[in-house]
Amino acid sequence: MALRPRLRLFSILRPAGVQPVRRLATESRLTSDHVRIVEVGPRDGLQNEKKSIPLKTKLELIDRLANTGVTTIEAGSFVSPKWVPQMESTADIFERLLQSPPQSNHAIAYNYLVPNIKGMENLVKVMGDVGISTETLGSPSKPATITEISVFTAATESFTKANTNCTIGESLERIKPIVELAKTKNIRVRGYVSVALGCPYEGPDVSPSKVAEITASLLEMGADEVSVADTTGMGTAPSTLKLLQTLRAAGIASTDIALHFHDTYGQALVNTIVGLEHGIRIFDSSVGGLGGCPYSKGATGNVSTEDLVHTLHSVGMHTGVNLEEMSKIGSWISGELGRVNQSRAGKATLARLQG
Ligand SMILES: CC(C)(COP(=O)([O-])OP(=O)([O-])OC[C@H]1O[C@@H](n2cnc3c(N)ncnc32)[C@H](O)[C@@H]1OP(=O)([O-])[O-])[C@@H](O)C(=O)NCCC(=O)NCCSC(=O)C[C@@](C)(O)CC(=O)[O-]
Repeated sequence: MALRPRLRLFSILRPAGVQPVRRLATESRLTSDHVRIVEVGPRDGLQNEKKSIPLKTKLELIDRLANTGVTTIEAGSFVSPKWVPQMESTADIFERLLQSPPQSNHAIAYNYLVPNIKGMENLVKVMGDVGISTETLGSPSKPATITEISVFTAATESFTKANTNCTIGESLERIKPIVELAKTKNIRVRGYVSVALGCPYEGPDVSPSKVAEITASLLEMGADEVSVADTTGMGTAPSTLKLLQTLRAAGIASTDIALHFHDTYGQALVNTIVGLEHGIRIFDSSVGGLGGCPYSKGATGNVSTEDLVHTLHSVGMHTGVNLEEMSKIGSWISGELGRVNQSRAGKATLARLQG
């Protein structure tokens, strides 16, 4: 279905010369006017908060998000606590979500970031300890709870070194056994390519061909989708379009791609529209615009889920997400963290509700 009103913002740029790769995981998962939102607040949003956040608050955040209509929630990260102390409670969160998932009237996938095989083994150990498989069977009264993981790398060597202490090539080698183990457990895998539209060390001119090459490698390894991330928020409408065209020219289907925008320069929603026009139907966001990046000076959080939902609905897309509920959560969690609520649509929605 065409967007309403039909938006044709930019002329077609000439795609970069990337060799087409084998297309994998290409089945169409979404109808053309349905967008799946990946709520990353409990992981990407909280991971850089300096003050330790109580487990109770993290669980309450996840429980409340589970009742907004979102179908994928990033719940935590099996990383080294020396690198990301805020994510230390992830095993407890995973255990709680396996044993007593939030009440919800639809299936929800809970996603965990995994940087290396040690993280994956830790996740598998929790599953063994709890004795519950990664997918509880759904029924009308108890919809399925699904476990997913995300593996991550980046499009520049400097960022990869800062974030994971290795080269891009080494990071891809690290990812292979993680994906293999995940597949033996029937766990769906998401890949991330960070700094796809700008790097804090190497500037805005990140090679789209390099992003395409890494995305293709992740899909070839068995990733079910790849989230292409504008970590610094440097992406613009033309650079987003050029990147998407390069991915397409490389044989990568739009159904295999998610877009992950940070809103540092206020371009996330414009870039979202470019993505929509290009057939992307999976977008990442965080409630209240939580987040930041320790390696990217001045970086703000992800685009807020409330702003994203408002924009998507305004162009006739369906998300299944209740904007009013999401706005209440954005206000609540911002208060809990002592942060300013970054969502304009969230604040406006609440003001309207309060009359
Ligand atoms: C990959 C490493 C571990 C390499 O870090 P390293 O220091 O090279 O690794 P190491 O193997 O030498 O391990 C160092 C210590 O960490 C332990 N360790 C090692 N692995 C684990 C683990 N999984 N869980 C628990 N502990 C672990 C390990 O046992 C050892 O402990 P010690 O012997 O010193 O006591 C490190 O660089 C790391 O954890 N990096 C992750 C950083 C991170 O999480 N960044 C944020 C996520 S990416 C992101 O946010 C971007 C994204 C996805 O949102 C998209 C976007 O917007 O761009």
